[in-house]
Amino acid sequence: MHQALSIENLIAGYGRRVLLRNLCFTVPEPAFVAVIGHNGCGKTTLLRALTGQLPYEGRVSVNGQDLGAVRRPAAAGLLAHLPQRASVEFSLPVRELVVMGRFRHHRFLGAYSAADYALADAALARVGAAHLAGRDFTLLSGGEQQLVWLAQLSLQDAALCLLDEPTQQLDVYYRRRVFGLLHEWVQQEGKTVLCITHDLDNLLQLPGYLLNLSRPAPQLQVLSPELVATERAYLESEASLGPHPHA
Ligand SMILES: Nc1ncnc2c1ncn2[C@@H]1O[C@H](COP(=O)(O)OP(=O)(O)OP(=O)(O)O)[C@@H](O)[C@H]1O
Repeated sequence: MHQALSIENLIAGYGRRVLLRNLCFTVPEPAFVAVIGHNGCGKTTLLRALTGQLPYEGRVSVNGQDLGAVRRPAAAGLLAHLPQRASVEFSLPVRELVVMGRFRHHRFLGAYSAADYALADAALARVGAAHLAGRDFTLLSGGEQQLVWLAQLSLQDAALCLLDEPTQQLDVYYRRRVFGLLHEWVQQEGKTVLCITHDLDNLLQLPGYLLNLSRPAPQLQVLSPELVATERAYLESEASLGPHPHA
């Protein structure tokens, strides 16, 4: 059995500004991993490297497959990515946007089938957004749009889901609901979820791991209420901010 995610000596940054130095961690089995840290510590940079948008040194493998050697990891079902800001330039019914999550199962130029649309509707219902199916996506609120993207991502069937602050614009009810949903993806669908978040309160009751990228040598730790309290205290302390190791 391959490890769900393995990161070996990952180095990435922008020119001489190195943000990730020899990052090493292994997620042995499908799991939820919360990535936390101060603004600007390199959380999004990590996702950019994993999605091939930023060159990196080191080795990343998903279910035993070397990510650097796969030309189109999304098309291969290895990873799916929800960036912090995603936009759609033209009017589009929500259902049409969600069904696009089925792109891997879709024939070139063929229409999506009734079964694809049924899956899209079910995905919308799971995020609590069934009522949005017929609405124009571009006219939704920021939080509503976030729920729709999550529904689309859930249809992508990827081994590794990378999410950049998916609950950022959500109200307290939907925040909790989305963390519950991510946990279900792990438990019921065997996905590994790497989720950047500042929402430490919602991590208290979740099983999984925590990676604090503000630590000088970040390591994967098993999530627990005690760990969240320790890492919160660390992030709140002036000492953790400076002198900034990356400046
Ligand atoms: N293209 C770029 N060129 C140079 N520096 C960049 C570039 N993109 C980002 N940075 C810098 O790299 C640092 C890390 O950015 P990153 O987006 O990874 O932070 P983050 O941890 O995700 O922060 P936040 O919590 O605010 O989203 C920031 O200081 C940012 O200004």
